[in-house]
Amino acid sequence: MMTLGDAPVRVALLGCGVVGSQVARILLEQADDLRARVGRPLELVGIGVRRTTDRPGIDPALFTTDVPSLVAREDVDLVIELIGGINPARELLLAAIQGGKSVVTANKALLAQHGAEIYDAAAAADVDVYYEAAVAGAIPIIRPLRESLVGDAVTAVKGIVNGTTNYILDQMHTHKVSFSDALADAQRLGYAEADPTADIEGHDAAAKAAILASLAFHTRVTLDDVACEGISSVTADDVRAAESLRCVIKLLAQCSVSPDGTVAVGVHPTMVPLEHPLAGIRGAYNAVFIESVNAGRLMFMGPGAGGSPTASAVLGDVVTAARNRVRGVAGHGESAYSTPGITDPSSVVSAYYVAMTVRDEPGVLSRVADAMARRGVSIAAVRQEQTSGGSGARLGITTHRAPDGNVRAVVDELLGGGDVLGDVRVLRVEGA
Ligand SMILES: NC(=O)C1=CN([C@@H]2O[C@H](COP(=O)(O)OP(=O)(O)OC[C@H]3O[C@@H](n4cnc5c(N)ncnc54)[C@H](OP(=O)(O)O)[C@@H]3O)[C@@H](O)[C@H]2O)C=CC1
Ligand SMILES: N[C@@H](CC=O)C(=O)O
Repeated sequence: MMTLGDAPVRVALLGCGVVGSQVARILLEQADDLRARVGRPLELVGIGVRRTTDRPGIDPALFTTDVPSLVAREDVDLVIELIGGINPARELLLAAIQGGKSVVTANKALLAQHGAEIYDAAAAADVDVYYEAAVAGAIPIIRPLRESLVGDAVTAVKGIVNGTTNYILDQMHTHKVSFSDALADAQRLGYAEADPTADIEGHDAAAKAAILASLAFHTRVTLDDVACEGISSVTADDVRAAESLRCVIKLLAQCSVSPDGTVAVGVHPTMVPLEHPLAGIRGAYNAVFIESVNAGRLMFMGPGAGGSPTASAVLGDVVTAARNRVRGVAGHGESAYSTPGITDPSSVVSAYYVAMTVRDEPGVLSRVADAMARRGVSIAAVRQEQTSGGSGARLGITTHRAPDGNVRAVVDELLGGGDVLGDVRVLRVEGA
């Protein structure tokens, strides 16, 4: 990579929505401080968008809808991609890299599916790829895994990595707001993805889990490797049941090394006991635990979504990449040398809460308990719960830790018998 001499570092911004508009604001408002930190001015030379409508505080002459030409400009040193989605973001990032530009992105969907292609292209072109904002918004979590802990052996990463779903679940618990109203609020506040299906079906958290697991275990985990369950089926009844067990429901991402050395990566709505530190993570905040052999247990917490917090993480990357340009170096940080394989999701072990409406007759409970025992699922507690109308009795069973596949097999068996009337719910339960 060439050094820049005394020239400014010229930046092209792709996307000027919730995050991009805040990045543009900071680049313009904090230009003097950023110049002092980089050692050269950061000059915003163009902004690629779909529609060149007026955006307050930004020179209209900067906007273009011809994004490929902006990326191809010879005088651009650094491209910030805040469009989201796969294409055209992937094509634009690859074109930028092949043109010798360093890139910064917040695009977890893209990195979880095409990360290897992008990192390899950047290494070949000797340019930087930074993506701190792609996981957990403002929280520094990529750099700790990629740099600070790279001399340790990480054994697990787990936590809340999606602000929208944490906001929705928190609103359902704390203010008894309906799922759809809470989602509409999260969209209005700029937390949700352009298509919020990615949030509520767990795909956004799964993409982040794939990125975290790849860095933590020095391997390549993609979105398809992640066992993924969202929160769209979580009901007010589930929330009440969790509360009666002194828990809250959180969407947890879990990445760990299994006893056979493979890597387990999953995203599931999970009952978290009130005394657990993750239970107190409110609104659109995120929190991530990292466990490593030498450092022990670390916790990172902060705003996980929203324009300004995410822009903070983007600007951190921009300054780092710009400093590297000034020095004529690139920091290639992905050491994907390990190929442990992915754990079969059915063998992942957890405690569970299984609720079902059953016939209100003698002998039913002992038949349910027998079915569980035959599959090695041991019962920790049974409660008879309120039915939300209709006939039958509602059982809420908390199990000891058991393989996911065994619990699912019991449920299938019970559904095939005559005792269960329906409305079966299965949720993981986190240890306190
Ligand atoms: N919102 C958040 O809290 C967070 C978002 N992210 C990530 O940041 C990225 C941006 O998210 P966000 O700002 O919320 O998204 P928005 O939908 O608010 O903004 C997207 C921007 O990209 C532009 N754009 C979309 N498609 C094209 C296209 N084909 N060509 C040119 N420009 C296009 C849009 O243009 P126009 O304005 O003309 O429509 C808009 O300016 C995503 O990858 C997201 O996952 C990461 C962390 C948090
Ligand atoms: N939609 C995402 C935005 C940040 O990554 C979320 O809600 O966490």
